[in-house]
Amino acid sequence: MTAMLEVTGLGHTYQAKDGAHTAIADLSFRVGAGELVCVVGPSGCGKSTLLRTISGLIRPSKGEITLHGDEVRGVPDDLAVVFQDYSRSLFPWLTVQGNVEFPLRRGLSRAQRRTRAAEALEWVGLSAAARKHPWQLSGGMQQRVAIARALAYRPALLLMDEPFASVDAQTRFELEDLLLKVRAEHDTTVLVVTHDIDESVYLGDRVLVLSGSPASVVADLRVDLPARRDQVTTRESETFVALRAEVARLLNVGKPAEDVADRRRVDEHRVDEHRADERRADEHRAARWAEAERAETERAGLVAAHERDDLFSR
Ligand SMILES: Nc1ncnc2c1ncn2[C@@H]1O[C@H](COP(=O)(O)OP(=O)(O)OP(=O)(O)O)[C@@H](O)[C@H]1O
Repeated sequence: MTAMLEVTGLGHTYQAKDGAHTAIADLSFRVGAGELVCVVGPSGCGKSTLLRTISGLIRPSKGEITLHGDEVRGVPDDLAVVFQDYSRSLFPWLTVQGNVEFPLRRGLSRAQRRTRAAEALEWVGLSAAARKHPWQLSGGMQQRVAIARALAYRPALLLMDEPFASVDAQTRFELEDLLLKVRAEHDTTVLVVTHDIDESVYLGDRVLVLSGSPASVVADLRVDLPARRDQVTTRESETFVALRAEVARLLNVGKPAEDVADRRRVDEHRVDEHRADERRADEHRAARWAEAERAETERAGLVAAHERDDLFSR
């Protein structure tokens, strides 16, 4: 299978006020085109840092990341990210349709944007909600909108950071099945970070188990379950039960809780880091928006100029 994503010898050290902190030691793995790979690891081990480096939001201290052969330097155009916090990633002043169309403003005509958004909303079962605003929808529906928005963009790689962590258990199951359906129908390459061991086995073709901080790959497990999965029978199957036990064993689940002061330090960094990420993602979005606006104004100006010339030459 051709590698869509290749991470080689990746390491990242943050320079903080209280000294340097190595979040990722040495990570290497590949994700083939059309694969769905889940990443699990202890809290604070560097999963978000990994996603940030892949999405080009931060430059790793060492190693290399390539997306279909090209080194990632800055946010790649053919990559979409779905974050956990749907309520903050959708624009409340835009309709569902407007939110899904938003990242398509660059390079696509209005009609193409409409078609793509309508298609993506149909994939996630939200055609009827196209004219509503995000705040008129349930949490699960809002996360479907976030997924539709990512899919409408037709990314080569879809990154998902704890995408179903903020919804109730039943909605989580529905969204997991939705992801499997969409992925099977559209052959999308997906990398999902999750804290949920069962979810990693249920969704993945492979589960990448990371060590505690600084992260390295402890195991790269192939999930030998049929492609068609079912929330009841799959989870009861021997293979599923054995795999989830293996992942739990590798994660050393049940070990004594880490030192409280250490935990607090991790949490403080995380709050700062998430704020910075959101700001950067916003800036990136705003820059694209401004560029699209500029292009559209220019285009409108050109059309007007042509029309004027036409008029004068008649
Ligand atoms: N800006 C920063 N400066 C210093 N250290 C940081 C910074 N951001 C993150 N860290 C540290 O790097 C390590 C990895 O953080 P990261 O958020 O990537 O972990 P994570 O696995 O995603 O955590 P969780 O599973 O709890 O979401 C943690 O020890 C964290 O405290």
